[in-house]
Amino acid sequence: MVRRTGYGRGAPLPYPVGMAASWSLSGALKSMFARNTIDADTWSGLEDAMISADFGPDITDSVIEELRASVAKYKTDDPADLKRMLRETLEERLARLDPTLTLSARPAVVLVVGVNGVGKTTTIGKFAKFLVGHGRTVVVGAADTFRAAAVEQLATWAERGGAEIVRPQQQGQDPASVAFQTVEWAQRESIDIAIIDTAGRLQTKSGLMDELGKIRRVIEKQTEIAEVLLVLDATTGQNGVAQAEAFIQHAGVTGLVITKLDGSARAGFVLAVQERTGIPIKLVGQGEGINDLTGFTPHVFVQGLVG
Ligand SMILES: Nc1nc2c(ncn2[C@@H]2O[C@H](COP(=O)(O)OP(=O)(O)OP(=O)(O)O)[C@@H](O)[C@H]2O)c(=O)[nH]1
Repeated sequence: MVRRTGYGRGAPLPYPVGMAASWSLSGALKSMFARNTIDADTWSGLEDAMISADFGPDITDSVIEELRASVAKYKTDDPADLKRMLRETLEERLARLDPTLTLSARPAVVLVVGVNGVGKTTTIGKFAKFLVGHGRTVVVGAADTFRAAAVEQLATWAERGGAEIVRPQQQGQDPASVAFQTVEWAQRESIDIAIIDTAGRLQTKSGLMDELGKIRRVIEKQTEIAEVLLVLDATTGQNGVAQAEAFIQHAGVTGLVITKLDGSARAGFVLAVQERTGIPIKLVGQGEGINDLTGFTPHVFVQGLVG
């Protein structure tokens, strides 16, 4: 059965955009751009702002090098030109990877992974609400079977988001079997999207990381997995890169979700993690409310960042 969804197969999802700017660099850059020339203070101010925002030294150096070359090429000493060049450079780098979610399969199976407390369950609730609001049917699978509270938390978010839920039949049930039952339910009931919540796990626990491989293999016997989303907490900054690498190795991650950007001064992490992992950011969480999730739009993000 083909459901009408309001937008075409494979088309980018029309997420609402509009980033709050608590993580913006514009305050740090204000005095720099208010001056009437570009000089040594300008460059050191920019470097300080980028390092404080957790772009990391490599990206900071290469962005500044690129900007110095542009300033020399266009023979400008106008800070307004530098500001525009900074926006263009960051946007061009962020736009190198495609942030489009692939959700055209029926059902489209989305596996959500990450360490403890990064915001997986909250993100699933927000994402379900968004999808349901766009005419999709959604089932969530509670494959975090170790904690009864985790299942209840997901059930609450599923209800808020307007999604159905497949629960474990008993505590501690094999998470892969809950994932299997969720996909089976989606297939039988012609549900558009099955989102599987997994238990938070430290990237260093190899047994738990292997379990993710098992969940994947079990689902893949039923259908292709549309997306494996790794949720990363923006407030952890560069540590998130190490987390990402382990999950990419074990879980076949196809997209990143950056949460808690609202409480983070580390907006540079967004570019750092995407460049270091080569995996696109697909969703951004900026608050605890059910509507606080947006797609990732480099242009909008950079406007908010640089001002
Ligand atoms: N400020 C803010 N808080 C968030 C955001 N996303 C999640 N949170 C909060 O982060 C906390 C943990 O969120 P959960 O969704 O329970 O995280 P989890 O990854 O499912 O946790 P485990 O199941 O224990 O691994 C909650 O207090 C959420 O309200 C966000 O974008 N911004």
